Amino acid sequence: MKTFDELFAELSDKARSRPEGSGTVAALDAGVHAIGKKVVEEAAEVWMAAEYESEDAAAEEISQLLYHLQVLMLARGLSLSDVYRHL
Ligand SMILES: N=c1c2ncn([C@@H]3O[C@H](COP(=O)(O)OP(=O)(O)OP(=O)(O)O)[C@@H](O)[C@H]3O)c2ncn1[C@@H]1O[C@H](COP(=O)(O)O)[C@@H](O)[C@H]1O
Repeated sequence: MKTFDELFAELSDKARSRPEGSGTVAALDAGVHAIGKKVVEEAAEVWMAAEYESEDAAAEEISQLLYHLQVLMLARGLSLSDVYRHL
């Protein structure tokens, strides 16, 4: 189990070190347009799961949306504090 901040630190490190086989590196290479489409797809899956599926299924979809949002942040060079200052 990891927190939002811990995942962001892990993904930031992967973006820097570019390890072989990383889905995050592949997503970053695909670019903002492709990542944005994934965010929209995952958001729709969150909506459907929240409305029609179990709590655990909804939680899993939410975790995937959070992951893809973090990848989008990295692709745009945004830090956690860039986002947190708006909360
Ligand atoms: N938390 C996640 C995570 N959540 C979601 N995903 C990605 O989102 C996809 C889930 O999408 P769907 O369920 O919609 O499945 P799908 O549409 O078939 O997905 P794809 O066809 O796009 O692969 C997964 O296949 C992963 O590619 C994640 N990929 C990675 N992480 C974590 O990120 C870290 C770095 O991962 P790597 O960069 O792959 O090493 C690790 O700690 C991972 O656990």
